[in-house]
Amino acid sequence: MAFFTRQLCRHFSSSAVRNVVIKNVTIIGGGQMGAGIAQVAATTGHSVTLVDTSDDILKTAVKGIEGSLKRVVKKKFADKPEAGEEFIQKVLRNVSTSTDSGSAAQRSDLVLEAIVENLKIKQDIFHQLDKVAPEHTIFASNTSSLPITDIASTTSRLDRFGGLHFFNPVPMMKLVEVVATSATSKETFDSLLNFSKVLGKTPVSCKDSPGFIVNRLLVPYLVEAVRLHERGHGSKEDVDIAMKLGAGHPMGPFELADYVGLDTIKFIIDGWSAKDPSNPLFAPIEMLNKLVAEGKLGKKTGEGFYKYKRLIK
Ligand SMILES: CC(=O)CC(=O)SCCNC(=O)CCNC(=O)[C@H](O)C(C)(C)COP(=O)(O)OP(=O)(O)OC[C@H]1O[C@@H](n2cnc3c(N)ncnc32)[C@H](O)[C@@H]1OP(=O)(O)O
Ligand SMILES: NC(=O)C1=CN([C@@H]2O[C@H](COP(=O)(O)OP(=O)(O)OC[C@H]3O[C@@H](n4cnc5c(N)ncnc54)[C@H](O)[C@@H]3O)[C@@H](O)[C@H]2O)C=CC1
Repeated sequence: MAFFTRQLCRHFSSSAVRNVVIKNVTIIGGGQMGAGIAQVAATTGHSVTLVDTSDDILKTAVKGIEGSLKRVVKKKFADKPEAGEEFIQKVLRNVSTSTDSGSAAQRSDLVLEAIVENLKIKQDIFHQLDKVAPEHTIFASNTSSLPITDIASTTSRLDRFGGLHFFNPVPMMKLVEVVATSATSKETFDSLLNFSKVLGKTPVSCKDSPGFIVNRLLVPYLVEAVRLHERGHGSKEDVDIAMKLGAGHPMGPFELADYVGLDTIKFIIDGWSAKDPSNPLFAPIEMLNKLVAEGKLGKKTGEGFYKYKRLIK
């Protein structure tokens, strides 16, 4: 009987979070991805709190959102610059910033994390937020490669935890991978799926397997291009041209690796290598390791495989 009552309570507690309509969103991490997700969520009428570790970083993030919105309105409001400016201001009013993730989470239907690709740091954040976020709040991670199950393991809301994996640049890329663990409830999964659609994205459903769909195929390809170049079988420029003109890719692999961030690529490959050291796809890549050690992380730092004019994210 006690078992039955426990099951009943569980049923009621999960039905309490049924059909969460996501309106208030906290995004932890105001880097390339967090700022992009904040922009898209704010554009679609959500109330967004963007959280990072300092006000300076948050100021840069909001400037980046404004810059990206300007690119969007340039075409959309080509003949009506005033309406374009009004649109930008309206979207920006939906974005607030904070360095206090706890108080932001207290007002949220969804807490979406987009911080550095490090399991321990992600686990610590969610462990803290789990204590203060409302019962109904869904937690999600934008991780590129870490198991959602492992990130969720420091919380007590395994049924309200999933993966929501966006692509860079978020305002342009239409895909979202929605990831369910074995503990994610159907209600949570449906809420995340619906949220992705409301953002104007096309969701695909993924298992909690390494790299989900896109990165499991894309990241080995990116590092294989570096290995090919290391073997002296093609210059970076020629490899990039070849993949753009010969395979129809919008960016070559060196351009794309710089765009994603070489630190992120290295975190992904090192993480997979630690779990599956004999897999040659995940073997260390000397050139990548050297660039990351030198702080040349790609477009975001002004240099990676190529040099860039320093840009606001
Ligand atoms: C690592 C992970 O976990 C997962 C990942 O994200 S993997 C990376 C996935 N991303 C990709 O593969 C990106 C591949 N690249 C591309 O699709 C394209 O190069 C691109 C969309 C980034 C840029 O397109 P492009 O034609 O090369 O350059 P560009 O002319 O500057 O931009 C095209 C349009 O996009 C817009 N745009 C590009 N970036 C933008 C941004 N951040 N915000 C707003 N608009 C943007 C431009 O304003 C331009 O708009 P118009 O055509 O209306 O003028
Ligand atoms: N770069 C890419 O193309 C993609 C990255 N991702 C994933 O998204 C996540 C973020 O990646 P990026 O935005 O590229 O990284 P980034 O380096 O541009 O930004 C990370 C941000 O998180 C902040 N941060 C770090 N620790 C924090 C903490 N404890 N609290 C609050 N903020 C904190 C940093 O200050 C920084 O602004 C990673 O998990 C990455 O794997 C997913 C899809 C694409």
